[in-house]
Amino acid sequence: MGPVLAVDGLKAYYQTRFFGTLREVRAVDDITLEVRRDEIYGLAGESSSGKSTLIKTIARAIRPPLNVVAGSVRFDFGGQGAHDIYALPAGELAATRWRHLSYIMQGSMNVLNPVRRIRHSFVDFAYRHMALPMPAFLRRVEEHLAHLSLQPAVLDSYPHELSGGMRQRVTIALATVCRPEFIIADEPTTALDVVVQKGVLGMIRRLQREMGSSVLFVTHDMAVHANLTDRLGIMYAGRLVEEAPTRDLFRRPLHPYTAHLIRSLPRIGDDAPRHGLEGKPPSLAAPPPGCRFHPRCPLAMEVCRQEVPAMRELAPGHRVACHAAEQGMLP
Ligand SMILES: Nc1ncnc2c1ncn2[C@@H]1O[C@H](COP(=O)(O)OP(=O)(O)OP(=O)(O)O)[C@@H](O)[C@H]1O
Repeated sequence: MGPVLAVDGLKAYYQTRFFGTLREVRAVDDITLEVRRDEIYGLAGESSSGKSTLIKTIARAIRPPLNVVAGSVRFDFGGQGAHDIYALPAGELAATRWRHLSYIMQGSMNVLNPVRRIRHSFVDFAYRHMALPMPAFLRRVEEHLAHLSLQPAVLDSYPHELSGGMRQRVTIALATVCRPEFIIADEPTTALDVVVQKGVLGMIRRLQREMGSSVLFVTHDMAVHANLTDRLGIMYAGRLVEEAPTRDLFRRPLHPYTAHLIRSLPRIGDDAPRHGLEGKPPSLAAPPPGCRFHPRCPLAMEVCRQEVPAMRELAPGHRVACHAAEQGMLP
């Protein structure tokens, strides 16, 4: 079977007009990647690198001024053929959400209606997909909650009555009750303290394994990726610059930016000072020519200032977009 998700040459820009002049923020600029069945694919990169824009575009959860200007996003949930999510009629798209494609967001309050009991959120999002009479549906929800060590009593609670960690567990229950094939998780643990975070990550991993689903997991936190994801893509300034099995990427990063991200991770017993990168990420309204990382790159050469490096597979399953890596220079 092919991949569940195939993104090809995707470009999504924020386009605004100011006195007749078009301004484009190229937040997703020519991204190609695949997410396979039964894997957790991580997406990393610093703030403003375009991670959220990419996943919103993948989920077709975009509105102006963000527009898709090129490329495609194809899902093949059941292995029966891929469909471009942008070609789906509205009714089919709605039938796909929660049932086949679900979303775990950073702020659980975005999903849970603050003025209604949790039960209503389950009914609103999941009931129509289950083809069960209401009592059987609610029993199924309770079983699913129990499986995730949540008391059925949470169904009678209002979101504000639950702790942040508990709310996030409820949103994960909501996102998984229909056993979707594909789950997008956008910084789901960023607002939580470390112990709660560990519990939530363990829950996502366990559910993913049990259901055999695919998860696209987005966070800037490389330590989380090291512990959770199977493969990892690194974004820089709207582009994917490296992708590999997570273990390979940590052992032997090929892109200088990835090497920097890994070096910045704190290590127990290592008191050596951490050196930040010089400079700032570029403006995505006027990115530098050539490789977008070249103004900050310790290995930058003339070619990097002129030519956009293509993504090339330099080791099995390990792709990188870097002129220096192509010439065998290790970061
Ligand atoms: N509505 C908008 N109009 C114009 N530009 C936008 C808009 N929303 C986001 N951007 C720009 O798009 C770029 C990518 O932002 P995005 O939120 O996707 O990055 P991110 O990697 O998810 O960052 P973070 O981790 O901080 O959420 C940024 O330069 C941001 O300023």
